[in-house]
Amino acid sequence: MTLIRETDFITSIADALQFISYYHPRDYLQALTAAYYAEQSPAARDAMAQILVNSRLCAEGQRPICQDTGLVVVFLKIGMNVRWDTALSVQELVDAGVRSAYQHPDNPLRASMVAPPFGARKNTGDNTPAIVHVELVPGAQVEVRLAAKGGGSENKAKFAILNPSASLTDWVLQTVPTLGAGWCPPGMLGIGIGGSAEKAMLLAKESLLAPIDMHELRARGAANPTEELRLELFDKINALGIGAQGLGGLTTVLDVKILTHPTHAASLPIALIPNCAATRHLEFTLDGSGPVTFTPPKLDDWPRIDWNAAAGARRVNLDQLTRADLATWQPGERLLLSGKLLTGRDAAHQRIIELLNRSEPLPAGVDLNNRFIYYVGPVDPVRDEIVGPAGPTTATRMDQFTEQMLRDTGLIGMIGKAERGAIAINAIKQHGAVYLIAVGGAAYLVAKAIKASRLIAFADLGMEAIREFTVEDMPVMVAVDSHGVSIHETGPAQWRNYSGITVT
Ligand SMILES: O=C(O)C[C@H](O)C(=O)O
Repeated sequence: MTLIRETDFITSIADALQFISYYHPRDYLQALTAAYYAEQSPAARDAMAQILVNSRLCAEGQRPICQDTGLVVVFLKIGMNVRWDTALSVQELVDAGVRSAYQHPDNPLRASMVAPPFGARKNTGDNTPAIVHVELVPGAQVEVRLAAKGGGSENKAKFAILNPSASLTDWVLQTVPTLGAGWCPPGMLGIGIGGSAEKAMLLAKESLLAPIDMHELRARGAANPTEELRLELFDKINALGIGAQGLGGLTTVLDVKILTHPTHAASLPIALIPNCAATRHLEFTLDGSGPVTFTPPKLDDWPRIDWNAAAGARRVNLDQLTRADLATWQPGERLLLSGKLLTGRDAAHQRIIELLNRSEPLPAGVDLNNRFIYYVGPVDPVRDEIVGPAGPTTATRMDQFTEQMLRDTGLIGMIGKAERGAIAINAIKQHGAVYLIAVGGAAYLVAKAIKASRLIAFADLGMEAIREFTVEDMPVMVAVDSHGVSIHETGPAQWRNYSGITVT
């Protein structure tokens, strides 16, 4: 009988979450580096370079890879010969570890959980509760597999129950383009096939906890139908041309993972969950001998990428912009922004729209006239930082507000990540505005360009409050120009089937 002490379990969970907040797994780094060197699309290559440079900065500085430090998901296998030295439930133990990790004084992580999930949606303040899955197994150990899953990629989860005769490949190839770029490719796709509705979803999520081994699988060849399907999907998904950040390119997925389970004769359930560039997961075992310690990787594991933000980029002074200037910007053009902008994402937009609808004034300082808004919820700063990691959030969620924001506030541009839908693109075109993207997954790199930060409004929203940032040479790209041309449409169309593999 093994005794698992409360503090050993909590400390191990907390340390693991800290560890994965700033160290990318080695397998991810290797796969992304190989994809970077193979990439032909300049826009996608630039995005991958930023993700790799960001990754090294985070490893060196021990600060989060992404401002979205994730929803904590834990899979536990608890040996039936384990006894616990605690009065807490397993959920409470995990949550204590999450609380301790997310409130770490040297590396505080962003609290993203809100409760209840609809209505007030108040931030719980410490990123609890975690999502915990427990399995009782023979043995006297506790196996822990945990992940910090980004909200943007979680939002793109899909599920269907197909006819038993349907083609799984067709469903995946029809579904992946509908995910857009909000899941921050390149990353992994987790696929669960079989079981029941909830089992397929769990399998998809669990499959993402395995290391990337597509290269090894290709080298040794498929040993079973599941591996054959992995290889087929990997090639065909990449042939779709979606590319890094949806900009068009050769690599959309670094691996495709599949787990299966027997299912009912009438059914073929399939679940698909993408994992973003901020791939964060770890597994460890508690055997009663104390907390687990995690060995830091060698910095040599990180490639030295020669990325020059200024090469070929247009410098823009945000404080002296006119709509005529915006009209000269080309889709795909790289810009370095300097000057002042305001921040605001989901909750702040909702409040602004409610005020506008009631014809009430916006809070003092929320003057968007001739300004850009940056869709961001940053991590809190530590030491001499102005702001913690501060990468973009998915702009598509703000599409519904765009027309009114442009019409009623004098806003001239937006910065976020991923594609805009037709409703937002039409509004951008109609108002001669623009939409720019920063790289999702390069949050610490982006934060280095923020030279001052001032809280302006809605402090109760925490990371979702409105701030004024003063930026210097913030790297962005024109994603929708003032004529409504979107790089997320032209890019993937250009790179589709480029590899020689044809997807119809
Ligand atoms: O919450 C965020 O900061 C980003 C979110 O994960 C997203 O990808 O939209």
